[in-house]
Amino acid sequence: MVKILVAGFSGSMGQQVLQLIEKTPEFELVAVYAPQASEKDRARYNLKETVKIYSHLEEIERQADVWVDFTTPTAVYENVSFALEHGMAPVVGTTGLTDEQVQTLQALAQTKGLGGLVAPNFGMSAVLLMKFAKEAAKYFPDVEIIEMHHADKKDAPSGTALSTAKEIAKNRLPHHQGAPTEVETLANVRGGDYQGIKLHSVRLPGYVAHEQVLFGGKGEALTIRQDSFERSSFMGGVKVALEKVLELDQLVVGLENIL
Ligand SMILES: NC(=O)C1=CN([C@@H]2O[C@H](COP(=O)(O)OP(=O)(O)OC[C@H]3O[C@@H](n4cnc5c(N)ncnc54)[C@H](OP(=O)(O)O)[C@@H]3O)[C@@H](O)[C@H]2O)C=CC1
Ligand SMILES: O=C(O)C1=N[C@H](C(=O)O)C[C@H](O)C1
Repeated sequence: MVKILVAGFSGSMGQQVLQLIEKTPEFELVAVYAPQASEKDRARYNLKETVKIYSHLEEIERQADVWVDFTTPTAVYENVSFALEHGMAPVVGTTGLTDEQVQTLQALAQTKGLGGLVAPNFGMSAVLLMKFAKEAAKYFPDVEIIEMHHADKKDAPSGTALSTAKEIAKNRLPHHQGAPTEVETLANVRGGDYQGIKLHSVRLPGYVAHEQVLFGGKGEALTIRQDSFERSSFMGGVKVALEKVLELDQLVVGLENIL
């Protein structure tokens, strides 16, 4: 039995994770955490009497083996540090960790003898998009990324878009794209820039999570697109992570590295 704490249980993703745990006999929900949480949430979210409800990080006691994190970019580093310090293996979907923070957490995991997973996207379509985009970048060095998300999303660019850019950059020499004399007559209209790769973030009601990678070549173009139409699309990846995380001996980055 994998004993699990869900941080961010009241959010869109946290609720999906609770459903996944409920229908998986090998998983047991032992605690939940969110800053606004209260005992009223037990009835509201149909939590069993055995589930501990926490609203303050420092009050959390170690009942769980695994800490699932779908919270906010501002909280995730402190949360995952806490989890590791208290002997819980983290499965992290929250975006916003910097490369330096991930390295620090990896060192902490090693010190504590724990494994874990940080995945910018638990959806198979996004994992494959990143793999294909990295491959395509060998042949198409001119590329732009457009990510489209629901209007409630707090961070931009999406963690997936940033990870896509980082993967592409491994196979592409940094260079300026577009005319050298290009001028923006409207501020930031060319988008964000990661090593010369332009990223564009769209936020609209009705959308969930979508990404297009546009490659342009001489007289041709390649477009790779993925769509998460429902948040249930992430749960296959979360399930694999929860099944495997206690076997890991390091903090792994990317779902593809445990499949
Ligand atoms: N890796 C992946 O595949 C995916 C990753 N994500 C990422 O997961 C994260 C959460 O997304 P989503 O569920 O849509 O967000 P929501 O806004 O719906 O939920 C956020 C949750 O975090 C809690 N929270 C807010 N502030 C803190 C804090 N300081 N410490 C701990 N918990 C906090 C909220 O609790 P309260 O209500 O009490 O404020 C709520 O339960 C985002 O970073 C998103 O990008 C999303 C989808 C897929
Ligand atoms: O906030 C979201 O919704 C999502 N966040 C992740 C990201 O920032 O890449 C994963 C997915 O895109 C959904």
